Amino acid sequence: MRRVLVAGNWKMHKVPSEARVWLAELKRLLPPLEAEAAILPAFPILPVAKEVLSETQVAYGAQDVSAHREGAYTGEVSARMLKDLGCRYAIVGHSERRRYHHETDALVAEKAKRLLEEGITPILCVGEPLEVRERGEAEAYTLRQLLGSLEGVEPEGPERLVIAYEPVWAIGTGKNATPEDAEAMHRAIRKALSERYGEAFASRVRILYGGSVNPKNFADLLSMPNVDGGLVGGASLELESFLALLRIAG
Ligand SMILES: O=C(CO)COP(=O)(O)O
Repeated sequence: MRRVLVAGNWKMHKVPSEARVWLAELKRLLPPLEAEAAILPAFPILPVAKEVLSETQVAYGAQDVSAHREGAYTGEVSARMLKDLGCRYAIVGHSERRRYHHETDALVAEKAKRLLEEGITPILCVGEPLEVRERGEAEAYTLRQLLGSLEGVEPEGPERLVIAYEPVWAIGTGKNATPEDAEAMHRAIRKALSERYGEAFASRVRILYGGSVNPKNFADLLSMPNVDGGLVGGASLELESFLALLRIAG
């Protein structure tokens, strides 16, 4: 009942001309899918994604959005701009934004609200750094981050919210969480969502796992009952491995 989502976070990789060739190839080679595929490239690639992916089953979206609606905010990109470019999704609260740009839970919540106002589904990232896991506080930390980032966030329905659990120590390190550890955290996240939004809502929210997902470990992660897809960095950059992930998702 929850449609699997495989979302490629391209981070600051590829230029628009490279992306155009890559996306056209994806369109050509795409197998029929029950799962949903999405590409989340850097802002300058979004017009290319709109051109190439419109009328395909591949969704696309952004990696961030401004907390402001409009105005004198040099360098910012609004949710309305993303809407105009046809974005279905946007990431908020990625650990790289939290770490390098000092984004707080309160700011992340504002960003999620701006997206929802425009009908864009936030992919809200949470997850603990290594020292927190080693202290045995991973769950408390992640749930605090989750609820703080959802303060005042009221999606119209469960399909309007996606959560991504991305343990910071697993990102770009080749060290993924075990399927069992991921499942335990996803279960805890769903329980917290259930207390926040009610059980019927929480049972339909997709919770993705992110952190060194690749074609070798994806099937085991996806076999867990509360893992509803992947937010994929490195393995989404090569067409072959992204297609392999889509085939595994089915
Ligand atoms: O940060 C991630 C996706 O948002 C994960 O990146 P990697 O898949 O490269 O570990």
